Amino acid sequence: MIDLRFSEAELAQRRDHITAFIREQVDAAGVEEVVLGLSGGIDSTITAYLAVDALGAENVHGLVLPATVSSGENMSDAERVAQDLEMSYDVIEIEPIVDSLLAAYPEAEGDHEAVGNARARVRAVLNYLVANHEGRLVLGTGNRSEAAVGYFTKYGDGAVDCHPIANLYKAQVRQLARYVGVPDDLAEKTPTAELWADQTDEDELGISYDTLDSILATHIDGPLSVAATSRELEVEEETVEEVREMYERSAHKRQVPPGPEPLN
Ligand SMILES: Nc1ncnc2c1ncn2[C@@H]1O[C@H](COP(=O)(O)OP(=O)(O)OC[C@H]2O[C@@H]([n+]3cccc(C(=O)O)c3)[C@H](O)[C@@H]2O)[C@@H](O)[C@H]1O
Ligand SMILES: Nc1ncnc2c1ncn2[C@@H]1O[C@H](COP(=O)(O)OP(=O)(O)OP(=O)(O)O)[C@@H](O)[C@H]1O
Ligand SMILES: [Mg+2]
Repeated sequence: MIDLRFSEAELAQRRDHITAFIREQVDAAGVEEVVLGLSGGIDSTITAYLAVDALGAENVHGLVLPATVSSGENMSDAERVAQDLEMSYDVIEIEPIVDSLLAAYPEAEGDHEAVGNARARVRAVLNYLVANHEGRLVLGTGNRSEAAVGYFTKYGDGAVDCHPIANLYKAQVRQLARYVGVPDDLAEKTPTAELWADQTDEDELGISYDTLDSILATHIDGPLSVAATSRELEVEEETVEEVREMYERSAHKRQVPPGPEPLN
């Protein structure tokens, strides 16, 4: 695998680049404050740390949005992040909202993927309810590894105003997180979307983040062919092809929805 870690100087540069980006986004929108979902996972945790660095704790609001499938540990970690950063937050249980969707459309009951994605979309609705009401931007938490393979819910956790950590591979998220002061136990947590019980990213994706990050950096975002990537990383060509397929299949999630060409 390739070593994607930053040097000390690069860590400081990355932090400054992202905090400047957050300030620019807020300024350009003519607002002062942001809101983001806090899951207790590393992506939302680092984004909260960087947002507080950029804007001050008084301008960052967290939403902790437990579902029945959320672990108590993750939800208490999410609250710990907000408390450690001295930012305001609300805890809102989302399952009654999800239940009302299923009461309206019971056909989806038991379809854990459809219902899981609905959980992510209910969270997006709540983020925007707060953003509209309080004049805030919604901060996204998507990183490069997830975005490249479409590992997010379209118009769920993907429905945000900007993604400050969009350029970081997962390993780099962990490294920068420690650098900006995220406690080790949070930086080292097993990534999970928690859209259904016992879900983990690596199980569902069928690949470890270390391998995924290396293939993305070498082949999808880098210059090497499938065969050269396979040799360079000592992974099967089939694995590189699978990542390429996930990347291509999810292109629609990274684009503005298209319409027909205009006719004169
Ligand atoms: N070619 C195409 N062109 C245009 N649109 C296309 C399309 N193919 C599907 N679609 C549309 O996209 C929909 C499928 O996309 P989507 O609804 O996102 O659903 P889908 O990609 O099937 O599922 C979301 C995936 O992201 C994972 N996830 C979600 C949320 C958070 C996290 C996390 O890491 O925390 C991970 C989740 O576990 C699952 O694996 C289809 O129902 C269809 O409406
Ligand atoms: N229970 C939750 N409460 C509030 N927001 C949530 C919750 N679950 C998910 N989210 C939002 O959806 C985003 C996407 O989830 P994702 O799992 O990719 O990130 P994460 O939990 O921060 O980190 P990791 O990928 O390591 O688990 C989160 O960063 C967070 O903003
Ligand atoms: Mg998570």
